[in-house]
Amino acid sequence: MTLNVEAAMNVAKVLTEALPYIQRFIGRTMVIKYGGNAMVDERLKTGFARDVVLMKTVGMNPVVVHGGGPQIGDLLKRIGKQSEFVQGMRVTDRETMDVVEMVLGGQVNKDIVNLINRCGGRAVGLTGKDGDLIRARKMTLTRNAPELNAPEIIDIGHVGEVASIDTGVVDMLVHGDFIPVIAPIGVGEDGLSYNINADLVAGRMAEVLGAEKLILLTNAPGLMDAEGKVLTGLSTSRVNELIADGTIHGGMLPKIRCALEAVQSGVRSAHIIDGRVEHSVLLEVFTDEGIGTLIQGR
Ligand SMILES: Nc1ncnc2c1ncn2[C@@H]1O[C@H](COP(=O)(O)OP(=O)(O)O)[C@@H](O)[C@H]1O
Ligand SMILES: CC(=O)N[C@@H](CCC(=O)OP(=O)(O)O)C(=O)O
Repeated sequence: MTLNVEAAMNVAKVLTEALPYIQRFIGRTMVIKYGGNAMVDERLKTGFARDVVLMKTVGMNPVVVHGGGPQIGDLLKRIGKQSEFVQGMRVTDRETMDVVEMVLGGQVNKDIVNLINRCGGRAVGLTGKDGDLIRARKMTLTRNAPELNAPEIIDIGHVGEVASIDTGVVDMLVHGDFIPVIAPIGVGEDGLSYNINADLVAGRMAEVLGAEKLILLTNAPGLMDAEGKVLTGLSTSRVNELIADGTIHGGMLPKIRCALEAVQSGVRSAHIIDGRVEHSVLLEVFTDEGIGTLIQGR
């Protein structure tokens, strides 16, 4: 009996703690990037979907941008194709682009849409081609080549960066009470498909939608220092130091860069949180402590 009262008091505490956040964030847009590494198992995925539906139910406007890097890697492996990454970007030839489009636009996108709908939400899946949502331009990378006396340009194929976003279709869905679920595929001026890192799409989406928060779910507790301590409240100069000394590398690079860019362009805050923790989105949005790494605009 005592235990039940205690449990009930805990529930009441959590609910009252959530109240000011519900009030503050009503009508605000929350862009949530769901990384492929955070889509670990069915329980976690359902927890994520429930969090998104809860946000919508209490009046926020969640917009999901998803990745699916490991899932693309799995299918490439099955067809006997090796994945290669340069500066965190997947080298994407024509055949790889076909796989990216099948996995992101097909399998992963529809899986998330279905999960959200099974939890009582109304989700609609899009790629950047729908409603001309994401216009891409080819990304060119460079690397230092002292022997050439100039930076060497590296061609990584059908990899894009965001040229522009037309939010028309997203606005229409949000106002119709749907939850948009966006796969990071853009279309170039040449009419071709481009594979875009999902963090880059999420960051720009948050900017153009004037989002309150950009929440990036990944498979680490946040941005960590060399000792594994989660860092938070970082300045741009501290982030640049951590990039220069190699503490931030690989997949964390685009994440942190787009988080910084987003807050410098008006998004109130960006959060890098652990998608392997059940209900991590709710813990971030509805509790005083929040979780993970917080990056705020000045
Ligand atoms: N300083 C850092 N702190 C945390 N993770 C880091 C850091 N530097 C590099 N990483 C790597 O970045 C990974 C997250 O990026 P990525 O694998 O692209 O995930 P996602 O699929 O969620 O986008 C982490 O699993 C970790 O291996
Ligand atoms: C150019 C590039 O690298 N695109 C990514 C797109 C998917 C993605 O970003 O997925 P995660 O968020 O799960 O890493 C890729 O092909 O893996």
